[in-house]
Amino acid sequence: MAVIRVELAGRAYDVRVGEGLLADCAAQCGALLRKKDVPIVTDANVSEHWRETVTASLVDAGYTPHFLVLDPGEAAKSWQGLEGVVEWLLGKGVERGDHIVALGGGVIGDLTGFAASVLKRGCGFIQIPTTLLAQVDSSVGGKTAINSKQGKNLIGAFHQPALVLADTGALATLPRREMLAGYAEVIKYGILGDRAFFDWCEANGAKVVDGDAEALAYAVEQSVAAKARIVAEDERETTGTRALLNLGHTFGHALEAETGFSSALLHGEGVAMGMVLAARYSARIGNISADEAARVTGAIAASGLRTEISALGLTCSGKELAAHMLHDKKMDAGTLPFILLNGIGEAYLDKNVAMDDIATFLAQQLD
Ligand SMILES: NC(=O)c1ccc[n+]([C@@H]2O[C@H](COP(=O)([O-])OP(=O)(O)OC[C@H]3O[C@@H](n4cnc5c(N)ncnc54)[C@H](O)[C@@H]3O)[C@@H](O)[C@H]2O)c1
Ligand SMILES: O=C(O)C(=O)C[C@@H](O)[C@H](O)[C@H](O)COP(=O)(O)O
Ligand SMILES: [Zn+2]
Repeated sequence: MAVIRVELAGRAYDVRVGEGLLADCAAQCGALLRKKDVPIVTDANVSEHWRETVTASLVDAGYTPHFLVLDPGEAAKSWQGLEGVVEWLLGKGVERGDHIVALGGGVIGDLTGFAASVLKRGCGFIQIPTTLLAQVDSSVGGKTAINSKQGKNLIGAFHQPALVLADTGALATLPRREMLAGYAEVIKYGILGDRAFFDWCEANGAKVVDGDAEALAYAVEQSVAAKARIVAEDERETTGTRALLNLGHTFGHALEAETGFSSALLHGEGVAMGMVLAARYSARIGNISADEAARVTGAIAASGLRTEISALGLTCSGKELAAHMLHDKKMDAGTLPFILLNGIGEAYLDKNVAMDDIATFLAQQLD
């Protein structure tokens, strides 16, 4: 097992990465579970595959798990979804000093984490991520949120978990499409800040997506270490460092909004296309060569992820797609900073991007 510490003053925590952590979850959580009854929020797919394993570990250790099983999918990240989780937790008598368990992908983690942040003005929670995306990204760093009709993650809080248990063995039951979506956030770390990791991804991406144990462990550990470093430096996205984790997301969230936050386009799929757009836009304004943008596109395509927004069959204009971006949380005094590239592994925050030009660029890409 690898242990990566997220060094945050007063609320530092471990991210443990390894196989078999679900079967050992009671011992791993230890004193964080201070009562016999353990509230666990999950979804139906995760419950089908992993509920028994988690239950056995907890029951053997003398606990009684209580599961709230939600319908899978992004729609759970809504006011209604939040109300359901919060009322259920209140009904279970959860106290501030208790820890709720989020067992699932990024949807369950974001929703449960947000519920924990508002429950009795904030109670504890433990992330047990079961998708590649959640293990490499969403379970770490404390961004929690639900979506609004106006856009992605617009209602939320920074609320750090007390512990993250990333059992790479849990990925054995994850559908290939979800592995691919998670891989987008893996290669993101290379593209934004680590050229050597990008090169490794180019050579080993297929192994990661195929579930090769060694490659997976390396990809998860490197990704978590990168995220932990960035979060420790800029927990609340105030200095510009953490904003780099948003590479591909301004474009990606707009695509998710345009496709109705539906299974038509998964978050990671939107991010993959968004990173291609960020690379091409960086080439358009002369930061990088067309060859470098093509290299980013090629590495993403080689894993099996789609790269072309023209294939999405969207009927909107470039201007309409760009309009979604005006809800982005990075908006500052009417200006939207973009995460662009000065090279592969060299992302930066550009505050001088003209939205008219983005709309023109998107119109070309949609064609
Ligand atoms: N908070 C953050 O920092 C952060 C970072 C990245 C993404 N996100 C958010 O995460 C969400 C996407 O997360 P996701 O990709 O994990 O999606 P998800 O939570 O919807 O999970 C994907 C699918 O996999 C299923 N599943 C989960 N684990 C499984 C397993 N082990 N075996 C079989 N099926 C399993 C789920 O039921 C679901 O159908 C988005 O809402 C995105 O905005 C948040
Ligand atoms: O942790 C971060 O910071 C990220 O930006 C990680 C992203 O992968 C993630 O999708 C995040 O939820 C997007 O942040 P948002 O602030 O644009 O909602
Ligand atoms: Zn993301």
